[in-house]
Amino acid sequence: MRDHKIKNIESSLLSDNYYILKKFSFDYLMSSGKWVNQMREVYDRGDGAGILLYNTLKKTVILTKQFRMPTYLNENPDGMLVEICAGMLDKDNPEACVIRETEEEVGYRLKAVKKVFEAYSSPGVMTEKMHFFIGEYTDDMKVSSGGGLEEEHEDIEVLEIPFSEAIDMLNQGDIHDTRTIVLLQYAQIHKLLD
Ligand SMILES: Nc1nc2c(ncn2[C@@H]2O[C@H](COP(=O)(O)OP(=O)(O)O[C@H]3O[C@H](CO)[C@@H](O)[C@H](O)[C@@H]3O)[C@@H](O)[C@H]2O)c(=O)[nH]1
Ligand SMILES: [Mg+2]
Repeated sequence: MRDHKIKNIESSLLSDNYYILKKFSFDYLMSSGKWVNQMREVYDRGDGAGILLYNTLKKTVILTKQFRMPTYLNENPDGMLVEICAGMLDKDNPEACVIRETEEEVGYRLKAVKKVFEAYSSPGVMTEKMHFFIGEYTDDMKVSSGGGLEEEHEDIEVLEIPFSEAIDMLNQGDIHDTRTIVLLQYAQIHKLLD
């Protein structure tokens, strides 16, 4: 049963300024058998999808680099973060989302992508579920220089680097985005670029 441990769920809106932040109160049945009242703030900004782009001929991957304000506020000196290509689903399904984001952010028009798993981004605070993909790219799929949408003030640097260099960065602790770490490790485990 879905909710046998939870009852009396109430919510109030704290902010709908851009996305939705709500405060939830609910009664939760502890494993001890005692009901306790809990309060949690939950941020809902929809779901997301991301993709590791790799080229088996050149043994390269494409990553992005962009300013991320929340990281700037938490010990990332210049706020710049190396990440997989990713975006929010909007009204798309996850596959359409990664294909669209790949063209917008890095300028490649993909033919096929493969979903590898889905996972909650930050389960204590956000509803967001992230859909993870891998996708092969070749030079002839390039249709623009990418960089993101001007109207959304996206300013994305496209990094096409040898897979071995990406793994060196990972091992040296220079990649600070969980989604990027898991997909690079997926590529290693599944020997996508051996
Ligand atoms: N004005 C305003 N604009 C915002 C705000 N938050 C996001 N945006 C706009 O929404 C765009 C979202 O771009 P996407 O490429 O769709 O998403 P993303 O920021 O790359 O997010 C991806 O990575 C996140 C993790 O860092 C994921 O959380 C997310 O699901 C997705 O995969 C941003 O460029 C920005 O213009 C906000 O609070 N205010
Ligand atoms: Mg993005």
